[in-house]
Amino acid sequence: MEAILQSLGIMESNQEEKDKNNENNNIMKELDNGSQMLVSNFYPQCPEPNLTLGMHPHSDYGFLTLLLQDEVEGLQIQFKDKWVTVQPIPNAFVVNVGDHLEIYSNGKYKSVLHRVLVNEARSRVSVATLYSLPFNCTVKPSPKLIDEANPKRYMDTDFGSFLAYVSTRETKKKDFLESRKLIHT
Ligand SMILES: O=C(O)CCC(=O)C(=O)O
Ligand SMILES: [Fe+2]
Repeated sequence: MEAILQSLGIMESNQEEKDKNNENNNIMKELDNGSQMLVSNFYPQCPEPNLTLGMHPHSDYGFLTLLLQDEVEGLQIQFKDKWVTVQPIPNAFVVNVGDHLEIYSNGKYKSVLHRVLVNEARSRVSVATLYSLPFNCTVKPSPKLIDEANPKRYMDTDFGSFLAYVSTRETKKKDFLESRKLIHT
């Protein structure tokens, strides 16, 4: 997260400057005490994999997802309107950008749309951990990234609004994020 904040130009790489800067301290403190959701997925082998999906296209709730997949292929991300398989690399995590980072960065980082295919020959297991602010915090675009040339692109968002959304609609694609957009491009 520090590297991401530096890349957005809202956190200094130098410790003295970091200490001076309150917004960085706040967001890093909030993330230190943040929420973590762990999701374990088991995809049984499927005799007709072309007829179904292991998981529908979606983007993840949170800032970052660390995902551990086993050696069986299945995860795909959408890149330039095509589905691209994320090849499993032994002992490596996949790091996905989630909706909250897209909101916080005011759209500079894009949350990644992904889906999971099933496999005819083998079952597959993955473990995803979604990291974000504490559940009672509001996620909003960083004030440092908003000015006349870059208006605020997303509504303030909290866990309540997410729960209200998922309880009324089936989550597919980046629907929740779409519902928080102030500017549609
Ligand atoms: O099984 C996978 O590789 C991805 C799982 C996933 O996208 C999720 O749990 O949100
Ligand atoms: Fe996911």
